[in-house]
This record gives sequence, C-alpha cells and structure tokens, in this order.
Amino acid sequence: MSATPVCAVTTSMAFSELVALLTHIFIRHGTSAEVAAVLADNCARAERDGAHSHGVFRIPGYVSTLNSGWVDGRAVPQVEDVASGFVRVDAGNGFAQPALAAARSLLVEKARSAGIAVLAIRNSHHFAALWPDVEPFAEEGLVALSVVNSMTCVVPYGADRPLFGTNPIAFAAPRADGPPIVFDLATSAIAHGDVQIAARKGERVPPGTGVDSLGQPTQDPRAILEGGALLPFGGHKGSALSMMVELLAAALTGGNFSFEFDWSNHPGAKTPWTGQLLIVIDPSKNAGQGFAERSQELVRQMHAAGLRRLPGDRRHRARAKSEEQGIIIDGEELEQLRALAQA
Ligand SMILES: NC(=O)C1=CN([C@@H]2O[C@H](COP(=O)(O)OP(=O)(O)OC[C@H]3O[C@@H](n4cnc5c(N)ncnc54)[C@H](OP(=O)(O)O)[C@@H]3O)[C@@H](O)[C@H]2O)C=CC1
Ligand SMILES: O=C(O)C1=NCCCC1
Repeated sequence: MSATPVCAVTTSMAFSELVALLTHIFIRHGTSAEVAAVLADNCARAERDGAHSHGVFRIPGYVSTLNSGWVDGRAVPQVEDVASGFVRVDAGNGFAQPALAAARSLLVEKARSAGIAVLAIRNSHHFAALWPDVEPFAEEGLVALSVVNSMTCVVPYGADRPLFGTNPIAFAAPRADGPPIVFDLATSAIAHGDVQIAARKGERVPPGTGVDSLGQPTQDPRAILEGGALLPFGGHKGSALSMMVELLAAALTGGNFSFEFDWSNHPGAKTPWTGQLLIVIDPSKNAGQGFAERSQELVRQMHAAGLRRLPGDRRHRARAKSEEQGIIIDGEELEQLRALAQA
C-alpha cells in the first residue's frame, strides 16, 4: 500500500511503509541499522494498535534525545548468563528494546528449562509502551510480566513532592481460544504522554490525575507539566505498586531510581535512564493444569458476568482496522516525520 491521503488532514500508510520511514529517521539521527529496526517496529506497532501516547508522537522525543547525546543509538548490549534463572543485560546506555532482543532467546531457553527466568536490563532507556515487550512471549505460550521506571513526576500517596516515575506494569498470558490476555498500565493516574497530548490539543485531563506547582488539584495539563506533578492511580494502592516498580526495575537491575538521574547537561533529552525487569514463566511446567484452557475459562466467566471489554480488546480492534485500512497518521504528524527524515 502506498501513502494515500484519506482526507485533508490524515494519511493512510501500510505497516511496512511506516516501519521504513521510522527506520530511516532513526538511522538519520544516529542509530545503528539494528537499533533502528527494533525501535521502528516497536513504535509502528504502537501506532497500529492505536496506542498513540507511545506511537509516532514519540519520534521527535527520540530524535532530540539522540541528538542531545544523552543516549547511545549505536550501543551493543552485553548479555550475561548469570544463573540458571537469571539473565542480565548491560544496554550500554542504549535503548531497552534492543537489549531485550539480544537476550530474548537465552531468556526463553531458561524459562523453558527452569520454569521461570528473570531478565534484568540496566544502563538503558525505555521510551515506549511495554505491551510489545510482553505480548510475544504469551504468543509462544509463556506468561510474562514486566516493569519499567520512568522520570520523577509522580507524588507518592501521602507525600509532598514528586519522587516516583509513571512506572508501568505489563502482563501477558496465553489463552486457548483467542489472543493472549494482555494489560499494560502506568501506575500514575494518567501516563505522562497523555498529559502532553492533552496540552497539545488544548484539552483538560480527568479530575484526580494531577496537581499544580502549589500542590493543588488541577485538570490543566500545562499546570501539571510546568511545575506540577501527577498522582498515583488508586491512592495508596497505586502508590505501593509504583514503589514496587522502583524496587524491581531499578534496585534489582542496577538501574537508576526515577529521581537518580539528571539530564540537565543534555538539552532536549527526553528518555529516562532507568531499568527494566522481565519475568517469564513457562506454565506447562505445572503439568496437567492446562493454563491456556484455565485462562480461557476465566475470560468466559468474565464475559458471562457481563464484561464487554477485556484489557487489550481496544488495541486488537484498532489493529484489525489498521490492517484493513492502513495506519491512519495525522497530516501534521506525517509532515513532521518527513521533515525529521530529511533533517
Ligand atoms: N516507558 C515508560 O516509561 C512508560 C510507558 N508507559 C506506557 O503508557 C501506555 C499507556 O498507559 P496508560 O495510560 O496507563 O494505559 P490505559 O489506562 O489507557 O490502559 C491501561 C490498560 O487497561 C486497559 N483498559 C483501558 N480501559 C479499559 C476498560 N474500560 N476496560 C478494560 N480494560 C481497559 C487497556 O487496554 P487497551 O490497550 O486495549 O485499551 C490497557 O491494557 C502503556 O502502554 C505504558 O506502557 C507509561 C508510563 C511510562
Ligand atoms: O507516558 C509516560 O508516562 C512515559 N512514557 C515514556 C517514558 C517516560 C514516561
């Protein structure tokens, strides 16, 4: 499919066409071809699935981060086989996804032989959605859980100032008669990316998501971004999960806590320099339990109880639509991408 204008302000692109454009932009701004391929695929998947806060919206941020020298787009991840169930990767100040790609086969081999394996990625940057990291494991019959910490912008429940990142948690599990069960959520009441998008569109954010520079509740995204902060989802419960993410993604991997890095010497840098942890489980080790059938039964009962939308359903609907009509890109965003491809 070639880029076809859908109307005055949007353009439809095939997945492969978007990947090619993004790959070109990444290489143009200093990544190796290997890194560009991984990041472009990751970002195009997000756009395809309607995960706009982590789709092409992020490309100018990747570019300014690369141009600032904050991240090494040519880093070659170093994979270490640490123990029977533990793999460690030093991402070499590169992005986390190429580090995961480098360690993936060893991680799966260990999970299949020991029943469980942990991947700890440090010295890395994660600027994307987490579900593309976990979903493929469930497509292979494995259960995967991942956490990443991001930059300080969330006030812990009961505290006076921001300390945690928006710290997402993603989970994927196979099921018998459908796509894997996947959820991926920020532990803040709203992702930072969605606050930026609301600010750009001149929209307000939902109540209870953020505070201004005086700590007063606000629905003005600019007040949150300019000196204000976000709140955890679900009060003390989301705050506890966010604390857990700091421990698993930073303390356990050797990465930075959300408050431990300072990009002030790298103007334009946007990606946090933190850590990522993945836990992969082979459910077949619990012989005879038929995990995928049991998860299917859970889904069946949830639907029987009246549930209309499972986590992941909206993404799969968006994916099906993109596969039918192409990925719809906003005209201004496409212009910006083409400019970055030339710059
Ligand atoms: N790299 C980083 O440091 C960070 C990345 N992020 C990313 O930001 C993205 C967005 O996070 P967030 O805004 O919290 O995500 P959402 O609140 O939009 O969605 C969270 C999860 O809940 C599901 N969901 C949403 N609404 C419903 C509903 N009504 N019924 C059932 N399920 C529902 C979603 O499924 P569905 O997708 O189908 O809508 C998704 O799995 C994530 O991909 C996350 O990884 C966030 C913070 C930091
Ligand atoms: O949306 C968010 O929150 C973030 N996304 C990418 C990395 C920084 C935080």
